[in-house]
Amino acid sequence: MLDDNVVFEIQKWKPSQQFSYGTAGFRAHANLLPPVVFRCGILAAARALSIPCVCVGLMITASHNPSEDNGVKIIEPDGSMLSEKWETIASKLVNLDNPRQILEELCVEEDVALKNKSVRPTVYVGYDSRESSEPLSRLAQQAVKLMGLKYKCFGKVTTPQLHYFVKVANEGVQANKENYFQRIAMGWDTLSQYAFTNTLENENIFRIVDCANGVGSEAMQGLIEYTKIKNVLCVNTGDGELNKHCGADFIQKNVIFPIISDSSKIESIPSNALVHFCSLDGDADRLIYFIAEKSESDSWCSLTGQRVRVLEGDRLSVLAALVIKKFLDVLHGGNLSVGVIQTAYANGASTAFLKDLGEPIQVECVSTGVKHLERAARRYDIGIFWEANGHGTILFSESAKSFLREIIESTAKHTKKAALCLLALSSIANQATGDAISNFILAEALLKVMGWQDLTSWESLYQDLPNIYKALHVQNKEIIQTVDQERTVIAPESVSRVIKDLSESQPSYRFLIRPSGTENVVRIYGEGPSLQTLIHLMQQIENVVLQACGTPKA
Ligand SMILES: CC(=O)N[C@H]1[C@@H](OP(=O)(O)O)O[C@H](CO)[C@@H](O)[C@@H]1O
Repeated sequence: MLDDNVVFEIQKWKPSQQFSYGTAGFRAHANLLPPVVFRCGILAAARALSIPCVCVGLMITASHNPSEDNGVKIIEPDGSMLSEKWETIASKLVNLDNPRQILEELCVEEDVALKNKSVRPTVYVGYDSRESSEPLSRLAQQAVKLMGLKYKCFGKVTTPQLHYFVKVANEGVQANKENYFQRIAMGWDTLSQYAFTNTLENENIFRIVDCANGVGSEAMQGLIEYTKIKNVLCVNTGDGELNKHCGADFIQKNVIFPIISDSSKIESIPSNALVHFCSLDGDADRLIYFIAEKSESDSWCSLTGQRVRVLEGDRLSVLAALVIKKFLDVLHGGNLSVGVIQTAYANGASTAFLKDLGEPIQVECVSTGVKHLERAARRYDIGIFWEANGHGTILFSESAKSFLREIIESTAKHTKKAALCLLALSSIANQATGDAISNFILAEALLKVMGWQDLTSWESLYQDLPNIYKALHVQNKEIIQTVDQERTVIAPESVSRVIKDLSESQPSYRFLIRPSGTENVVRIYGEGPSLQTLIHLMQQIENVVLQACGTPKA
């Protein structure tokens, strides 16, 4: 039976508008969120009670959104994102005037014993660096308590750290930052012992990490301390505004050099240094590398706003696939299946490159949204997934890890080394979700395994096809309907006809038109051999989309 007091309390927290739980959880201006977060606290507790588990997670963040926004996401006991079934429940629970009915249904259907369950799971809570985050997290904690459960607050953490904590706690391992960093450092040490082509740290490489003025800057300090990686300079560590003209999403979408609020930290880098530039996003789940060139007399900050060459998430997939194939070739494959999962935003040149790698690499395209990539990746022994925006990881199945351990225990020296190195990759790569902090070490390690000191070796593996991406603000994005992993528009007729005609008359170009799942925009993307032609074709697409969906009222 539901406690009347619980229902009464929940009813008091009613959002002023409708919300929908998507890949990014609930996200909006922070002022709108207190009721949403309170009800999410109830939801997290209900989820924890509905399955045998040690804990579930609740993270307060709006990732790469502006600092005045915020959001809330629930993490499943295995460290993955909330299941689709519970996404629907989340939307209902948050929006209903009277949530009694849905809570009663949960009690029955999901066997939520609410206050009567004997084993009490815990809700792990974390939050990012936004001003509104800590107060919002307190509301969530209050709601968890109301449901009769305990919470454990980790304070400021990155989203992937909280995913990791939830996963390992449910596996019986102590969840804390020390353990998180130790695992990464262990993998880095193994690779440096067995796989780095140049074991001496090249003093001439400088790694500059733009932390987007977010929670990732603290995590980067931990990473540097535990791995002892040299020459890492963190900028945008909190002096400037969160995600404003900096960070992974800004770089990937605008392809320009960020504002660096504390550029004095990097001005003394020797002019002949090889620089690896990369950006985290606000909650450190995305990582984007980029190449910026300057003359000797220029200062780094003079590059702000200048075009850079971005190495999108696809490049991380390619680098990972190359190295994994190299190690697996030593083991003669071992019948392990290796999948690389992309979305339709992956540059066609990366897809072609990956397909050319051949056995055992298989390439798959799924719908946008990291949950789709993650689920597909889990179907392989080794699943490599990255979105173009820099969110991704490498997942190793339990059977792949057991296979590697057997080799380590029983075989000759060179195969043993290859197996140790693959296991090291599984120790670095976050096995719960895409993680910019561990991916930074992963990328640096993979580059060292390939023997590449300069990012241009990585860049020159293939040339990206010219492409154009735009987010169109419209009145009604929902009238755009797609099939085939969003690659074909089926409605409205006018848009689908224009795309069909263009694709027929220009077969070497492809277009992706879809309503965003997280913002009120229609995203249009096109790629093909000539930028000039593409500009012209994309203009036609933009016109027909705006006509069909309506331009927003001023
Ligand atoms: C083009 C793009 O970057 N889309 C992003 C964005 O989704 P949209 O549905 O496109 O708004 O946010 C998702 C959640 O963070 C992320 O998974 C996805 O890749």
